[in-house]
Amino acid sequence: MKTIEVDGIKVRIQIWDTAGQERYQTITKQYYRRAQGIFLVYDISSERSYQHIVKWASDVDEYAPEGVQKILIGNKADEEHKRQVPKEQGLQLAREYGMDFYETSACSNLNIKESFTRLTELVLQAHRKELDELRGLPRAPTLARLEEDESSPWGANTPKTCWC
Ligand SMILES: Nc1nc2c(ncn2[C@@H]2O[C@H](COP(=O)(O)OP(=O)(O)OP(=O)(O)O)[C@@H](O)[C@H]2O)c(=O)[nH]1
Repeated sequence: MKTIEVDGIKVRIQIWDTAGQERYQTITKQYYRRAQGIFLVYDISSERSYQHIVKWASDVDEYAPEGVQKILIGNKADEEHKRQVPKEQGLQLAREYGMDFYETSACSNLNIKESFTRLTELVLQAHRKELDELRGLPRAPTLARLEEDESSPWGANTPKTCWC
């Protein structure tokens, strides 16, 4: 659990780290079900891990709820000397999937806060209606009620008087 502040709103996020190994796949798929945001992470020093993203992305498509927000991450950016995946290649894949992309390093703390903040932002944007309610903006039902009043036999501009 972590609390972060996005656009002046304190958001408590619950973070799950799925196991990458094949033998845990059955359990991993259960994680997707209630996810609102997902990081697809590869290791920039492993071309193989990059190739696996296609499989992760297809699992996400299959098991995660519609509208789940996704970001592509190339981790271990501190290991430049071992790099096998050029940054441009990560960007390219992210573009194909329509995702944001970050290179991060859990070791040197590169882009960790930024990527979590961005994913949280995307999730909040996807739940804008609930967010507006939190901020106290007028809700859709209020508008619906106003429209109803406008089509009332007394017309839209009739002052709202008390009939009792
Ligand atoms: N240099 C470097 N090493 C990292 C970084 N992030 C993780 N590691 C190392 O990579 C190894 C694997 O890290 P994990 O966090 O277990 O990776 P994982 O993808 O969760 O692994 P699974 O649980 O098997 O799916 C560990 O030795 C970490 O210390 C990083 O940003 N830079």
